[in-house]
Amino acid sequence: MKAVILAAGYGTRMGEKPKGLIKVAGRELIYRTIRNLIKLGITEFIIVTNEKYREFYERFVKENKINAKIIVNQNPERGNGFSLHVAKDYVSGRFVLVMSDHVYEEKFYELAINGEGLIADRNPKYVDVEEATKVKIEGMRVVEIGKKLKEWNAVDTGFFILDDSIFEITTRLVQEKEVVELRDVVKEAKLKVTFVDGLFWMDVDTPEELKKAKKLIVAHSVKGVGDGFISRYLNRKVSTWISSHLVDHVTPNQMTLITFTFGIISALVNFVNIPLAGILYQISSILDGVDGEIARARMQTSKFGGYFDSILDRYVDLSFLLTLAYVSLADPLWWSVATLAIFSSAMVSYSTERFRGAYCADAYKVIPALRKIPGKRDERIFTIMIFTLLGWIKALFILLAIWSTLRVIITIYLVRTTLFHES
Ligand SMILES: Nc1ccn([C@@H]2O[C@H](COP(=O)(O)OP(=O)(O)OP(=O)(O)O)[C@@H](O)[C@H]2O)c(=O)n1
Ligand SMILES: O=P([O-])([O-])O[C@@H]1[C@@H](O)[C@H](O)[C@@H](O)[C@H](O)[C@@H]1O
Ligand SMILES: [Mg+2]
Repeated sequence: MKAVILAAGYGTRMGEKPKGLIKVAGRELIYRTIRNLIKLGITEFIIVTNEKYREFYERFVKENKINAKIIVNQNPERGNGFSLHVAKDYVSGRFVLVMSDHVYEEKFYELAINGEGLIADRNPKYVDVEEATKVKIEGMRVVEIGKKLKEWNAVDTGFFILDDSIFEITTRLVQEKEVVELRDVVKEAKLKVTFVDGLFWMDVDTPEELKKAKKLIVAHSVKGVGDGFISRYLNRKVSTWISSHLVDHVTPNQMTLITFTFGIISALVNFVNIPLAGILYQISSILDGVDGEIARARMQTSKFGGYFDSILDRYVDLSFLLTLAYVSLADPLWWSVATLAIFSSAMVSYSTERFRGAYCADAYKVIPALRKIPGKRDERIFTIMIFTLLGWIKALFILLAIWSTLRVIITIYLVRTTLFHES
């Protein structure tokens, strides 16, 4: 299947810019759309632009090695329905039609691609409904469409699954009218509707919407699965705020190194001030979420990134507990407790990472019960901070030794019982 991307508008509300090429969270709007569609099997793109922006799109396509044909709407003043008409000879059968200035979350694409006609949202959470194109639907077909509709049941998402019979309608409309908007085509075709409700998607028309899109893209780049309690309710709130400020300037791997450095510094601060070290360690745990958020928001996730990050985390944890033990414990018996605490902390991660190696899957996805057991890194670090603030260092090492060891034992038990049928 091919996809037609309409990009012939002048982007006047954005200060005359080819909107599709504006970077949001480090990636062009149109790059995001194309990458998501490629993942779902779209192999060829038809980008309709205007004469003024043609060379920008040509350069973009070449630089990113995208299999796309750039075609020019010589009369963009005739509306975006006319831009669709210009693509007439370049597609056949079923195709995707999408605007160059919309962003959608991954899940949206997965559902929309199997739909038919206009993809409409009955529960638009992120667009300004006043400004949005609304549709009135009867019997799963559009009967009215417009920005000023009084009675409506859903919002036009700017995403369509059409077939080439639509060009019979555009051909007629361009003969009859000077300006043909997409909504004219939708209405005339009485397009079928598929609902994809309540997911993140939005239209980027103004600089304010651009800012909003950036924030929302970062907010939707949280991994989620495998996050502990502290991560979910505290760390992510702060890390997404940091990510939205850094996403345009820092690469994921740079961020991994920054976080690592910060973590090692927190460990060294144990020599000077233990409660302060605990606080810095907790901050490093918040920062630890940033690299992944930036990577997903910038569409730069890599296997290496995750691998590298998880190794550096182990060194930070080791350094922190080791320096803490060094400055607080003298007795060999206490050192044995500390050694068990340090080793088991690493084993918690090892037990889930090793699962990935053995079963080629994410332990938290395969064994949901694992998510409920406390003791993930974010929870351990937060607890460590609290105990350092209270000055309960010995109690901390006893707790960590028991808690982490138990968690490893429970992990093994759950893997064994959940995947018992496997050899
Ligand atoms: N004659 C036109 C007008 C718009 N579009 C495309 O249709 C989408 C939605 O249009 P809109 O948001 O109005 O974009 P612009 O016309 O570029 O913006 P503005 O109204 O601010 O000039 C955009 O991807 C735009 O490039 C198009 O292909 N042809
Ligand atoms: O005009 P505008 O508000 O920028 O954007 C409109 C969108 O609301 C709609 O989803 C799309 O199908 C329209 O053709 C047009 O893109
Ligand atoms: Mg728009």
